[in-house]
Amino acid sequence: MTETAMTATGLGKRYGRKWGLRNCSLQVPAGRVVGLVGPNGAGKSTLLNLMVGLLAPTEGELTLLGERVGPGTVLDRVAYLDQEHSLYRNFKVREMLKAGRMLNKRWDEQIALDRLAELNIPLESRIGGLSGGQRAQVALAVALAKKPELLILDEPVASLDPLARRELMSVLMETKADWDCTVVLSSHVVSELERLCDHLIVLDHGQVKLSEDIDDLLEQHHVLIGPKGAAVGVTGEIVHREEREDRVSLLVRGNPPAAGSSWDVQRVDLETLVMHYLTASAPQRIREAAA
Ligand SMILES: Nc1ncnc2c1ncn2[C@@H]1O[C@H](COP(=O)(O)OP(=O)(O)OP(=O)(O)O)[C@@H](O)[C@H]1O
Repeated sequence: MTETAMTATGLGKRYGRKWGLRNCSLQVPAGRVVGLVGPNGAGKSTLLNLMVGLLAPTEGELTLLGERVGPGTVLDRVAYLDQEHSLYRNFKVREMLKAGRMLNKRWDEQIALDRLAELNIPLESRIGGLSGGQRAQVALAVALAKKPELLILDEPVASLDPLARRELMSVLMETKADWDCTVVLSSHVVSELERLCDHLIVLDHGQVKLSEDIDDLLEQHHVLIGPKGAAVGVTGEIVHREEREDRVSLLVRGNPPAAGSSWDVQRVDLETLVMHYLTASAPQRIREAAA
């Protein structure tokens, strides 16, 4: 397996006069489970479509698993599950497997058969007659039978009820536990990704705001709450600042201030961190003596 699953360099996609994604540069190590988040119109689907060759970049470069994206190249090693779960509703489950077998060189039908048996999904069922959750599971089984080194899922749980969401997420977690691949999945809901992902990409207005391992992000960020005007006492960046009466709350990237300072130091959860990055203008380097 290559060490880097994905490298984007100055990647951009323009639709007419509007950029859907711009100046996107990032690197994702292989083996990670990557959460791709951002508000509506942030550029998530654009990035995923560039990754699976459904769109061509207007500028920049994209390399997956060490190869430039293009027909007959790395795409044989990539499986993609879109929001509609890429299934033909008139097909039976058995026919979906046959289509997969005919279209994929690396196809391993037993992987799909085992998963479908575990989930009690009969091969003779028509796709259109299955529940949304079952359809998602069939699509995932088909994707896994391709033995992908990179599995890409565009909002896989968006159309599912809470139970089906939980089931699909747990199948994904099991899969990852015994599967040596990189997974990239997009979502609007950060809390849903926290348990599953170990790397996070945050997009906003077509720009990359963050692309880092989640453990590093959580370790390096702190919320400081203290009196307005107090010296911050850390080197790093103020990502977000909020004032309430005579108190100020800062999201800071850097080491926390020494014990005994006037700041109450709190850990930050992933959802709060992402929200602050999305609402913040560019982070300010801490230069000032006082907050
Ligand atoms: N085919 C298209 N033609 C014109 N503009 C487009 C097209 N596809 C996307 N865009 C624009 O590009 C930007 C990024 O869209 P994209 O669908 O990638 O965002 P997203 O993060 O996936 O959004 P959502 O969460 O709503 O699915 C948006 O401003 C969108 O309007």
